[in-house]
Amino acid sequence: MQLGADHVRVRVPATSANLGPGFDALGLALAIHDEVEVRLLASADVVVEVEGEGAGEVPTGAGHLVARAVRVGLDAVGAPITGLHLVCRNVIPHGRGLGSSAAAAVAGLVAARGLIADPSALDEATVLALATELEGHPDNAAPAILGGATVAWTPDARSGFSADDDGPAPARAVRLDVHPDLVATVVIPTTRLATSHARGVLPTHVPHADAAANSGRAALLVEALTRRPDLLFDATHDLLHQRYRADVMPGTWRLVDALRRQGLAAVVSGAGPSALVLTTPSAAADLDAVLESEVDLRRWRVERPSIAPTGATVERL
Ligand SMILES: Nc1ncnc2c1ncn2[C@@H]1O[C@H](COP(=O)(O)OP(=O)(O)OP(=O)(O)O)[C@@H](O)[C@H]1O
Ligand SMILES: N[C@@H](CCO)C(=O)O
Repeated sequence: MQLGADHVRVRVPATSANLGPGFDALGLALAIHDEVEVRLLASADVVVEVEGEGAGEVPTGAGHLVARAVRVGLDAVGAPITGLHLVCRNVIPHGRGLGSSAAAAVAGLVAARGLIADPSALDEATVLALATELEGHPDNAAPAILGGATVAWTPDARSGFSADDDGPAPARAVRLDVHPDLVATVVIPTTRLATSHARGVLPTHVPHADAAANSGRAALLVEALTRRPDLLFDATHDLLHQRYRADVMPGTWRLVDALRRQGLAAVVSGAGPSALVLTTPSAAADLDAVLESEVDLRRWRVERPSIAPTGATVERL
């Protein structure tokens, strides 16, 4: 594959995964965007400038996640691997359960799409498969690519192989049109929690009754997100991951519990420690009153981004 451009700009949304019972499967795109410019260099150097979130913390060379993902994308289609100059303007907070790492992986892969002569070689399905390999699970990558809400899955994920055993099965996803009344409120703490840590505290087995109840709620959540926001409270009840993570995010656990006691559809956003509350516009006023009494604004901030209808976009410059 030849290269077709040498300078592109990508925008990619934040995402909230799980949405309660949809562990590693459901996700929602939020209109908080990172922007990355990628320019090809004649030399083999990788130079990364970072503004905003992660500045002074993330690597500024070939180990930078966006740079790695650009190269994974180019490599996947047999395009020449060149030096890169990246300018990252980051707004999505890191390590808060708002999909920053998936956004970085998707941004790099979608930048690669913009750089190659035939962008269709890195279509949405291919980008999802590659991003899932980088991330380990598809639930943030899917809405970062498709926008709206998504249901992602990996065929025969337990074995890691597809039915004909021809290698690991790529992740797949479908996009849902979110009900226009859905309002997403994120409550973001100043503290961070690495996803790897939050995954490390999960049990290897759960009671069958919990798994059964969770399946029903996850199915109901698809209906609640798309057609019946009045069902959001029941539909966001989770038994698979949140309570097992309470000890590594006690403040989040308390906040989610307090909000749910008021009948609000609060969940841990992704692997935490942010909380996500899904309401309709009329209930958002009730939520504000509860947040006023429950949230210490020295340690948390509240944002109400719109649902991002589209996922990552790339333009040639
Ligand atoms: N824009 C970025 N550029 C480079 N590295 C990033 C970027 N965003 C995230 N990372 C890397 O990923 C880490 C955060 O990933 P992690 O999976 O722990 O949290 P998250 O993606 O923000 O949350 P979650 O997966 O629960 O939604 C950062 O500490 C950083 O190393
Ligand atoms: N499903 C993932 C989302 C975080 O990337 C988890 O909860 O660990």
